[in-house]
Amino acid sequence: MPAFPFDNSYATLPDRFYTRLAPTPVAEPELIAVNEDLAARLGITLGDDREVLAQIFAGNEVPEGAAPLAQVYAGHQFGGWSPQLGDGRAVMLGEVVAPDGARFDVQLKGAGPTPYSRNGDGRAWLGPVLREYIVSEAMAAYGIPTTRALAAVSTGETVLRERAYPGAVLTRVASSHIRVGTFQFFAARIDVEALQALLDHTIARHYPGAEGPLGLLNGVMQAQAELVARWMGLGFIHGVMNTDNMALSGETIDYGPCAFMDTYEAMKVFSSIDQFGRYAYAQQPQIAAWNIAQLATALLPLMPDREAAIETFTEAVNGFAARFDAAWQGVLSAKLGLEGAREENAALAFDLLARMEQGGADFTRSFRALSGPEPERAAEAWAAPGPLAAWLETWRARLAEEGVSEAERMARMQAVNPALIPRNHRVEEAIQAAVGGDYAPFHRLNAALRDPFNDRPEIADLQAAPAPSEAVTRTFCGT
Ligand SMILES: Nc1ncnc2c1ncn2[C@@H]1O[C@H](COP(=O)(O)OP(=O)(O)OP(=O)(O)O)[C@@H](O)[C@H]1O
Repeated sequence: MPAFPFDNSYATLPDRFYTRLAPTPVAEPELIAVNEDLAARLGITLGDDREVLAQIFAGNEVPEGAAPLAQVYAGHQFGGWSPQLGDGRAVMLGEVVAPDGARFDVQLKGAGPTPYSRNGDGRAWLGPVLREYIVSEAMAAYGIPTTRALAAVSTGETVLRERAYPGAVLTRVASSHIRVGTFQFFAARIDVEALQALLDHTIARHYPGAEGPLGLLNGVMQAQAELVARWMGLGFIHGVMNTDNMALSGETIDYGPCAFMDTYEAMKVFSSIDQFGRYAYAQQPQIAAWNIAQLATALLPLMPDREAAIETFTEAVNGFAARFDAAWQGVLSAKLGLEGAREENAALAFDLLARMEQGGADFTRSFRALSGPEPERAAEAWAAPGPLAAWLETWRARLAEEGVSEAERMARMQAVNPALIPRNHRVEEAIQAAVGGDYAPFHRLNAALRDPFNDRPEIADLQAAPAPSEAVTRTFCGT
């Protein structure tokens, strides 16, 4: 029998933080995938009965020690205030404490209606479940803070969206599901007691030692500055950075309309609902700062002297840009095999990015080519290769200045510039095949993404940039 090392702390918060309820059972659960490595890391014993696992990860059977609940939150969605959100289709089974003492939420996404479902059906279809599985696990393989995918099951039920699709449930693991929107929910009600409890809980869980609201704010700012810089280093566009999708833990959460860019374009947008490009690639740091400002506002009721706090918090939030710049400079330097968060290295990278944009360069392939033995040929695959010679010369000079040998340059760069990303057209292909009953492309893509920094001839097709006819330029929340 599967066994989970549950120890539920969120459930000890006052009951206005959640609604206790069990997942709604589904008709015919079948296990699509279970992440054995992650289960081992969490101290979960799976056993080898796939049918039992399907029952558990579909929500048909609640494992021993679970305290299932749906969390309440609020949030700004595309800048507009939604006072009442919450887990509308997710049920947290409980928290597990891993053998190393780390604490994680285990949540079923697509587990049926909750009091926060509004008009939704509480369900998910196969597409978004597989997308989140693939992309969140890829992020983990890159070493980026992220929620993880423990399992995916099909439900044997139909979910109605723009048409009928097979239903599915994702088991998501997160170091917590506390969002900026969780704080906003209680701040909007001026529920100071709840805010204080949430502050204490969040600090204990994620920022031990942080002092009060300002300590938390600074911790979250640093985590988000680093996170967004790391996303951008991979050409990742989150796509829906609403305040309910910003986790206090600093993990990437909600893989709805996200995408990795193929061709580099600073203002690239994939999400079909992001009409005005609010969440475009290069907008992400500004949006993170905006979200942080909402967190600061939500923390204000905890401050005895409101006027003084507004001043302190404003100054702190204004510091986000410098935190981000430092993180971004570090990421860019590393991508070029250079050291440290140095402005001149970042300037060199900006120059390269401008040339890439003009040349219609594939983001991932270009950096990978620069990481190889013949960086001089990096621009050859660009749609409109411009002259790169002068740039290469300056770059080589910088490397020489830092005393980076050729072998060291390649080793460093190949460890941060991936050979493989979950390209949109490949993710779509895997989803389409799965809808038709063939999970092989999903499993192949997943397996390949476990080792994303090594070139292998057998995955050349997955590594390649899409031909113009293959490129997927739009993603849909398609919940
Ligand atoms: N099918 C659905 N039924 C009920 N509620 C839903 C459904 N889809 C989304 N929601 C709710 O709408 C809100 C916004 O949705 P969003 O797509 O950002 O979240 P999500 O992907 O469901 O969850 P998360 O942010 O936890 O990854 C959330 O409160 C979510 O629970």
